[in-house]
Amino acid sequence: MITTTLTVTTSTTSYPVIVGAGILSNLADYLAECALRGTAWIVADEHLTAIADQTAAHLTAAGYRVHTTTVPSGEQSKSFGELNRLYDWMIEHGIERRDVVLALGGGVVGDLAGFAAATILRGVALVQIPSTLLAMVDAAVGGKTGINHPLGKNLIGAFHQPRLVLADTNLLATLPARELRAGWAEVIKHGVIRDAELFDALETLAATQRWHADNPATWDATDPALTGELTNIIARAVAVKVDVVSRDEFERGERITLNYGHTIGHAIEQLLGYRLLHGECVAIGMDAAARIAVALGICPPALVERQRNLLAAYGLSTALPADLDRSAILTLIGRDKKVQAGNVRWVLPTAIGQVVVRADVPLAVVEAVLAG
Ligand SMILES: NC(=O)c1ccc[n+]([C@@H]2O[C@H](COP(=O)([O-])OP(=O)(O)OC[C@H]3O[C@@H](n4cnc5c(N)ncnc54)[C@H](O)[C@@H]3O)[C@@H](O)[C@H]2O)c1
Ligand SMILES: O=C(O)C(=O)C[C@@H](O)[C@H](O)[C@H](O)COP(=O)(O)O
Ligand SMILES: [Zn+2]
Repeated sequence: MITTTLTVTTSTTSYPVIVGAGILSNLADYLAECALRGTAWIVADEHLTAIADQTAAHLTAAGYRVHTTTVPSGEQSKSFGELNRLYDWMIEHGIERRDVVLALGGGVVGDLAGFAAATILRGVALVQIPSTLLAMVDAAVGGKTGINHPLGKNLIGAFHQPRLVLADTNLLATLPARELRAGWAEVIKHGVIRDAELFDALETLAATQRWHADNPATWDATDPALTGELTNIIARAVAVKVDVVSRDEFERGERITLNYGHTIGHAIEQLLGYRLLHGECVAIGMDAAARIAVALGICPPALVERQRNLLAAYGLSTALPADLDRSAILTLIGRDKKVQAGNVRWVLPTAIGQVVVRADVPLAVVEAVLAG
């Protein structure tokens, strides 16, 4: 079994992020290595009940007490209602401080169960077991947890670092193609913000034309060479997140760059009632941010084309939905978590692999970009 182990090391904690095919079958050993021996509380996405049952049986056989619950799939589960249900379940079944919450699912379950772990009994241990490409390269790492508020995305939450992240790439075999494509958006984001070689590798991979012909960015899981290449790319994309979080756990500086594409992306997600996926909205937001950078004269127009072509090669559209109310986007951008002293702080590319943060983008420039 080939695995890559990266380590997040911050001023407050250090934990392994392990990427590999089939590693979930060794979960009990990994937990023991991290000194996690309390009752395991598995919070699983409803589409992963079979994996949750197997995981529970594996941990029980290894001597763990286990409780399991499932969460309805979709962004609507990042809600007070679902959070309260988890609290009720944990309290009724007697959760203790030394226990561990295992979040088995995509970013929705990771954010929700992570926030429950951050707050129940003032915080218990958390293990992230991401099951989507997006969660493997991004959401499961770095400790941002939370839920949505009716007035905005991710507005209620906490930083709560996991003790372990296990990204078993075998779980991707059942992921729907649209979800896979949405995950590529955050992979490409990591290339644009910090890793030009990752961006090049993504271009090369797309050019090899080994995708399923009618389903871009999905591949034949029985092609071992391609699967190995993809695992390397996933590990490289995770490394960007690991590095950034290790230097800036609480988003006091550099971590804001991970928000590239999210200023407009989050606004679109919310305005469309989460009809488009997070990664799909981030792709649109990345294109808009790059066009803002071009309008400011800090980015070559060719970057917009290159980024657009790569996003398209991974099945991602960059067109703003026509029915979206542009002024409503501007209102929501004003509530972004990156706003400081009333100014939106934009993450803007200057070259592939490099971004800057600018708080002086004229409203007229944003309006022009949103207009088309
Ligand atoms: N905390 C962070 O740092 C961070 C980073 C990026 C995104 N996010 C959040 O993550 C969320 C998006 O996460 P996501 O893209 O993983 O979506 P998701 O969690 O909604 O999962 C996508 C869909 O795939 C299904 N699914 C998950 N794994 C599966 C599998 N292995 N096989 C079959 N079906 C499976 C789910 O049921 C769901 O329908 C958003 O809420 C976003 O805000 C958080
Ligand atoms: O980890 C981070 O930091 C990120 O910004 C990663 C993003 O991909 C992710 O969507 C995050 O949840 C956005 O954070 P928010 O603070 O803007 O809600
Ligand atoms: Zn994101």
